[in-house]
Amino acid sequence: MENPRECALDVLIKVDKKEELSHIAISNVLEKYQFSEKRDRAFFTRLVEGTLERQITIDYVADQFSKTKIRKCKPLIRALLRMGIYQILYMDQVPDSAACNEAVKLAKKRGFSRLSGFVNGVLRNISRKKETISYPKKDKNLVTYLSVTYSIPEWIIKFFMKTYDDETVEKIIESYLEDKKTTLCCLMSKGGKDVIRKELEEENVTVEDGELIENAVKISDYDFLYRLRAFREGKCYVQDESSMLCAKLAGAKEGQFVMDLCSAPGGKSLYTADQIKGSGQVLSRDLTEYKTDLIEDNIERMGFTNMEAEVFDATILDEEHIEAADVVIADVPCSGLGIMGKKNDIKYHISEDGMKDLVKLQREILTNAVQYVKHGGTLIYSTCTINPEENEKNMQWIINNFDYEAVDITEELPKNLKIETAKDGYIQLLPGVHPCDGFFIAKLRRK
Ligand SMILES: C[S@@+](CC[C@H](N)C(=O)[O-])C[C@H]1O[C@@H](n2cnc3c(N)ncnc32)[C@H](O)[C@@H]1O
Repeated sequence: MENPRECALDVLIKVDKKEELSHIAISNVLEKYQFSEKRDRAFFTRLVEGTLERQITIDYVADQFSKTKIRKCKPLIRALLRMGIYQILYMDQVPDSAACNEAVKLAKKRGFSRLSGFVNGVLRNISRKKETISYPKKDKNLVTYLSVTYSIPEWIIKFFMKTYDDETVEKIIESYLEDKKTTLCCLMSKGGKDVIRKELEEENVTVEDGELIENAVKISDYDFLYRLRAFREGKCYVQDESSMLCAKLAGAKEGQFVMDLCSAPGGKSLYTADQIKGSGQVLSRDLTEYKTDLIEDNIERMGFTNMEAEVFDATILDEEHIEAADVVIADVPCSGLGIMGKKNDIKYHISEDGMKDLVKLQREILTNAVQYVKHGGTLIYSTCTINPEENEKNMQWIINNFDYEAVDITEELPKNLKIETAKDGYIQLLPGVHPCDGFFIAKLRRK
């Protein structure tokens, strides 16, 4: 990686123009430069992720120091300013002079010599006055304060406030900014947590126990997952504990047939295939070949023989599988408000209209999903969002329109997870409140 700042600049421009999602753009660069210095790779990743994560705060600051509003700047200049401000405000180890000089050099290198003085002026001014920048006051306008402080669009904050009190909303959005460790699911069939933990520690990875699921670990101090032997050899894979809990609640038993309708990259299917110990069959579907390739990569890495990937559009009824499955998992496409801390694009892409369209799509998928379950079998409906319309209302819609009843899951939850609604068959996990992503899980039984 010759110049991590230039790589970051390119990714930020692409993401700003909505040409690519940030996690894909970042992982493409990291893959291209997988043998570059660990320090450069880490700097690049932090700069892109941090700039996107703090974009609303950064734009608020930029607009105080520039006559031209940041939204009106040319994309390259906007990206340069944003990443320059991020370094000045949030990267203590980077001298402000380096952040300014490098931004000026990049402006000139990319044909914007005339604007390099503007970039220099704005960044140096912010650097000089950073201790006295004025931010919105909590007691004057709570929504604007929360939006600028935690870099979350105002409409999302107002949307959360319809369901939760102000304090809970602040806890949720504050959690999106917390440092995230990578959570791994350790496969029981590959030795389980203790064996895998030892292997990871031998490679100097810092490993902590998960908080909800017995075979979960949280890791830090590593560079590239594929460099870790346990990961390469398919003994573990990345999965948040909320998703592990979802697959665990599906409760598949040895020998059973499980359909996972929207399954890429295959997390819940992998958990299930491991749980049924090589017996039975897990059919993992997704919409495109690109997606099922991701599932296939995982199947190959884990060496599972009881799991199969297939391209199948879940909105189309598959007559051949009516009443065929003991367990159906419908982990549907959703607005993703529960994982905004991990996927920075979500907060800039999703809209209230978009969420309404998603409810329609979810119901189309569910109309088919309910038909694949055997009588007495289980349907898991889940999303990684915090939106009653996509979650509780859809669950109720299933119960009102099909021959399903909610299953009391109180006893199936981890001991340290007490959620009142579990007796009614569902839980809404909230980041900042529960030790995992924001996630909704409903368990239903076909009568
Ligand atoms: C929440 S993600 C699934 C995550 C996955 N269950 C896991 O645990 O790794 C939703 C998935 O739905 C897929 N999807 C979207 N529309 C679909 C459709 N009409 N049919 C099947 N899959 C669809 C997306 O490609 C995406 O991979």
